[in-house]
Formats: sequence, C-alpha cells, structure tokens
Amino acid sequence: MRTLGAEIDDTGGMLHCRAARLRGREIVLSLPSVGATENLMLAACGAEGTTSICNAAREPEITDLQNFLNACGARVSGAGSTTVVIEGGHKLHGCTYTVMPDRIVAGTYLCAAAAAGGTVLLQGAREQHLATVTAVLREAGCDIVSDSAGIACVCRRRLRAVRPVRTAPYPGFPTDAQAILMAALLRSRGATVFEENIFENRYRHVDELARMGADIQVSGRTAVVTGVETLRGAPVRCTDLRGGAALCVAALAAEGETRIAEIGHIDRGYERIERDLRALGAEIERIE
Ligand SMILES: CC(=O)N[C@H]1[C@@H](OP(=O)(O)OP(=O)(O)OC[C@H]2O[C@@H](n3ccc(=O)[nH]c3=O)[C@H](O)[C@@H]2O)O[C@H](CO)[C@@H](O)[C@@H]1O
Ligand SMILES: C=C(OP(=O)(O)O)C(=O)O
Repeated sequence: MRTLGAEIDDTGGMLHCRAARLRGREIVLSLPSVGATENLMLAACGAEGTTSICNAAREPEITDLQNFLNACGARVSGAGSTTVVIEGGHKLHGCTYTVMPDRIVAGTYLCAAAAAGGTVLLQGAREQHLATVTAVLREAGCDIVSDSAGIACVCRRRLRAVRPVRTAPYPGFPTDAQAILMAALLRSRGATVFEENIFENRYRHVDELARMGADIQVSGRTAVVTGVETLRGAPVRCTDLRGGAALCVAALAAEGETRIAEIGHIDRGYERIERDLRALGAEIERIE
C-alpha cells in the first residue's frame, strides 16, 4: 500500500491509512498472500496507471474477485497466475454477480460425511477447486464423484490413514482444510502426518480434540494423528474458525454429546452450520 502512495501509521496496534491519490506500481509480494493480493487489487482499481502484483496468490477467490471487479467496470487481468495486472482509474459501477461456491465449506461437509459415514451431495460445489482435498478423502477410502452439478461423496468404511498432508498455497492443500481433515481422520486405521506450512500457530484445535479422546502429537509445524477406536463427546471450545468447524466434524464421529462453546468463530465462515448438518441427519442444535 505504501508503494502505491498510501500513508500508513501502525502505532498502538491500530492502522491509520490515508491516501490523497495512489499511483500504480510494480509490487513484488514476499509471500503469495491471499489478503495482500485482494487488498492490493482493490486499492489498485482506484490508483492512477497500472499496477502489477508479482508473486500474487492464485486461489480461486482471487479469480472470482477479478471477475467481480471487471463486472463493475474495472480492468483486471492475470488472476489465477502469479502476476495480476490492474489498470487503475476506470470508473466503477454496480453489477449483479454470483459469488463462487465456498470450497472450504464444501470441504467441511465432505469431511463431515467421511467422519460420520454416509452420503452427501453438494450441489454447485466444484471439484476442481478442492482437488487436493478430494484426493486425500479418496485415499482414505471415500467414494467421490463429481460433475458440473456438484460433488457426491459416499463413505461406508472406517477410514484409513493417508500419506503426509502438507499445506501450501493454492493449488496445494489448503490450510483452511487442515483442521477439518484432521477431525475426519481421528478414528482412521493407522497414523497420518500433517505439516502446516502457511500459519505459524494453526494447531490450537488439537487440545480440544484431545478432550474427545483423539491421539495427536504436535511438534512444531508437524502433527501426527493416530486413529483411535472411539471418540467420546466432551465440552469443548472453538479456538478459531476452522478449528471450530473441526470440532463439529469430530463430534459427529464421537459417542455421546459434545457441547461446543464460542461458536461465534464458526459463524464467521458458515452461514448456518447446524442447519446444514441437521439436513444430513446430525442431531445438532444451537443453544443461545
Ligand atoms: C479472510 C481470508 O481470505 N482469509 C484467508 C487468507 O488469510 P490471509 O490473507 O490473512 O493470510 P496470509 O496469506 O496473509 O497469511 C498467511 C501467513 O503468512 C504470514 N505472512 C503473510 C504475508 C507476509 O508478507 N508475510 C507473512 O509472514 C502471515 O503472518 C500468516 O501467518 O489466506 C489464508 C491462507 O490461504 C487463509 O487461511 C485464510 O482463510
Ligand atoms: C483463517 C481464516 O479466516 P481469517 O483469516 O479471517 O481468520 C479461514 O478462513 O480459515
């Protein structure tokens, strides 16, 4: 943002941002960050001249944002590749736009079916956006088929452990699916190694899963999940958005009742998770 001409003051844990006018520039990101790429795309639309974002994130949401901005009259190209180019200064107008289906919500419900056993049909979900997740679930023993209408998943057997799961920027395995896949594998046969390479501290759900009887050993960025015969319901607490969803997935596979506190985290990323899981046959209710 400073490269584009913004003044940013970050004292006292607050960001004060000001910009009389922004000028397009070439920006090289040190990491292909989703939030950095999206914020720069938005800012560059209002800048004079052309901005190139090099080492840009390639997540499908970046392409979706490009398509939306272009539908509003912006000139954005390159999304989905490592360089996004924005020609700034075009007047934007309103538009009608359908946001892409949420691939992490889709992944969550696939993991829920994998954990509990049964069948789920995700209308509108696009397997090409979550191919790394469906590949792992197939390896674990789920039958998954997809076409332009959506993704269908059938899980009838106890899952088996899978080869190491390493999170990486898209098209690698998404960090947002790490906790929910881990929850699905808690009762698998054998041990699975997870390696979290995006966030420094993204195993906070592990202690909560352990309360339910999970066997997970964490060392630095690595977590080893050894499948157990049974999980038992317990009072647990959401530590973050996907960690909270993982507790729901684990609870479906556990015997007895699980009470999940601090569900505000889950509500940030799922419209009404209890409605969807209930539609799939789960006994789940929201207690105010
Ligand atoms: C609201 C939203 O869309 N959030 C997504 C976004 O978060 P978000 O865009 O916040 O994630 P980033 O890619 O920015 O950050 C990921 C990690 O990299 C570190 N980092 C980032 C930039 C940088 O220059 N230096 C650096 O060290 C951050 O501290 C963090 O630990 O992308 C993440 C990674 O795909 C997803 O898990 C989040 O769901
Ligand atoms: C980490 C996530 O979002 P946020 O960065 O908003 O917490 C997420 O979507 O899993």
